[in-house]
Amino acid sequence: MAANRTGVTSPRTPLKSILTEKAKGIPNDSAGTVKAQTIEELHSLQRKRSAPNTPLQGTAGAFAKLSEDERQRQQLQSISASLASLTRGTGPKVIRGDPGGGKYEAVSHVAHHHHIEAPVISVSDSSLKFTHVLYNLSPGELYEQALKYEKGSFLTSTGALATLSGAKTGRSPRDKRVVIDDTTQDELWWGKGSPNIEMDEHTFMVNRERAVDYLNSLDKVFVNDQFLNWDPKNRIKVRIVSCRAYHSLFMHNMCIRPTSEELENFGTPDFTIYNAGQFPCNRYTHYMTSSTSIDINLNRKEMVILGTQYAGEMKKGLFGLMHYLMPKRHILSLHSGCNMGKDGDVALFFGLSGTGKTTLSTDHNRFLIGDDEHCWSDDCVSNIEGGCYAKCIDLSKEKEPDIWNAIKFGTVLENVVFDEHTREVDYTDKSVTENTRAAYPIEFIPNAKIPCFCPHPKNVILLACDAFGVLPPVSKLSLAQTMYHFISGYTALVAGTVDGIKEPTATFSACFGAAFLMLHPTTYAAMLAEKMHEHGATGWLVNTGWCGGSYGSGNRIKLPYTRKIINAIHSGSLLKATYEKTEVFGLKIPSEIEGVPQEILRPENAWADKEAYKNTLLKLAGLFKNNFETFTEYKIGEDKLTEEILAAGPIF
Ligand SMILES: Nc1ncnc2c1ncn2[C@@H]1O[C@H](COP(=O)(O)OP(=O)(O)O)[C@@H](O)[C@H]1O
Ligand SMILES: C=C(OP(=O)(O)O)C(=O)O
Ligand SMILES: [Ca+2]
Ligand SMILES: [Mn+2]
Repeated sequence: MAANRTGVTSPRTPLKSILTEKAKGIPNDSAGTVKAQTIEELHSLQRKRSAPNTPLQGTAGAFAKLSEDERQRQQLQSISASLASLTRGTGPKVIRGDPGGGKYEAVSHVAHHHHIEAPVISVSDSSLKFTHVLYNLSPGELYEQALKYEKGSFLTSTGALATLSGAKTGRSPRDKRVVIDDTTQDELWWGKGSPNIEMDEHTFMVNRERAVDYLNSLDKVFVNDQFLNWDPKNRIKVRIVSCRAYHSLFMHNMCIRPTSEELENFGTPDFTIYNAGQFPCNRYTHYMTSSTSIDINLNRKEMVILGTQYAGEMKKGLFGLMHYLMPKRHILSLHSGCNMGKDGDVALFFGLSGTGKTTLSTDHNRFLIGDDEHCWSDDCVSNIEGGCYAKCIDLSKEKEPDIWNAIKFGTVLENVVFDEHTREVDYTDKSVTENTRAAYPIEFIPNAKIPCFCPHPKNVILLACDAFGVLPPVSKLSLAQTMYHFISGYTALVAGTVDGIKEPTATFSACFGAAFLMLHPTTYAAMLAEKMHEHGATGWLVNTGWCGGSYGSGNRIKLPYTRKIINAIHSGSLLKATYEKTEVFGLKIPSEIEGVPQEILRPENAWADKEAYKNTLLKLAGLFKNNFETFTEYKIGEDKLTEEILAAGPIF
């Protein structure tokens, strides 16, 4: 087609025909226009009503014949009963949904029967209003709630939700209280070394009332009904009432997510958390040590959180509950990671916070069972949780690709720092805290084994982060040595995990998690000894801390070396190595491990100053001996085992 002077091609297609004729291949307007007549109508088209989350054809007996509305009404009644103040005799009027809009079903007041005889006040401001309940929201809905209403919530470049936990960025063990009553005063571990600081029932009720009143005074609360423990025979129903979308999403990720059928007859929870963490406790209340209080009442099956928004308090409070309930069922609860090889060999990774449970249990060549909390029953090892809570300080794609890739839509990032424009997270930045965290559903790890339970362990690996740098990178333990080190629970608390810890500090934490134990450590140790003996498991001590010198002069052992050591344990090749005994601790160390520099396997070889090494070794041995004093009067299983265990400690 020739171009004329004006450079326009001719013959020109008359404009009219373009406007009227259907252009080839492009749908005409009628296909590209919405049917709505108003913007409100358009918006209403966008979200279709969810399928009933308790399907009418539900199989569960009692609920099968109930209508969806009746089921929802019963669910709301249960929530109202949970939120009942104990002085006003009724639970609040609860309705589902965001006060920002949408249809609600009101529910009548719920009369409830309370233990405490207290003056019944007929009406209050919080009983006059409705309490809006956002029930088991999806991650998408929770993102919207957080981004819309919670300052400090942001979307990161990989789609995770970045949040701030406020003033507290770690656990507050000094402010944890456990109610002492006729039952618990004899059953629980109290006194020297115990993490359980007592509080009486009345003071618990003071704080419970404060938390419930705070929650009921808000426009809306989040309620999660979920489970703990993948072992179907020992599943625990938990209800978490919280006031932050970030807390609801955190527990959505960290507890087991019920299917709609399982939710159908959820009924009354076995345990309820009232998280009013944004609101301080009254520091003049009896037993309080600050404006933070984390209170557990095992008899009422309730936990109250005031004055801290660190999400880990909920996770660890439930862990404490399992440390109480499971041993009653002869099930051993463990502060451990767990994974399983392709041919079914199972490893447990015990360790205190920051020692490597999450990092080392997340292994591309093995199935992940869980990263932190497990139960060992007569039938299996099962994960207590539905997700992982990884430290993400200095996290890199190269070092930990699976954890890196799990940080995507649905993951909660706690207290991380990111570029304000690109929203890329800088995991090396500790401006908010060293204890930055990622909480994600376990299925975000590609080779997670769902459901999360597996056969009995072949290897029990004790992770010690040795700030003194004198423990060998790996040593094979006798059963008595395994018990000795399990009860000792030596490690160096990594800065930041616990409020107020700034430098790695040598510490002893029984069962590698004393902070969460409810019963005396020897109870758990005796069960561990029995199970390891019964199932022929081998004990190992792995130092994920320093070698070649103490913190400050030596270096932290490289993660790739630790992974090679762990792989040698999994493959069974380390069992075939030749061993030498070290002086003082009498630890059996292998002469060589493929891919690991031989000179680091024997600690003194890695120290330039042999004198300094020997003095440091004896100093640590002394710390072990002093710590173990508190256990010598306890029996662990048969008497014989106790003497053997004492003999398994350092000799100097
Ligand atoms: N040799 C090592 N072995 C294990 N972890 C290491 C090692 N060196 C550094 N780390 C780091 O230590 C941290 C361990 O944290 P994590 O696995 O979450 O501990 P835990 O689950 O026991 O609380 C991770 O940030 C990991 O990258
Ligand atoms: C979150 C905690 O556990 P870990 O660091 O072992 O994951 C904690 O100890 O508070
Ligand atoms: Ca962990
Ligand atoms: Mn832990």
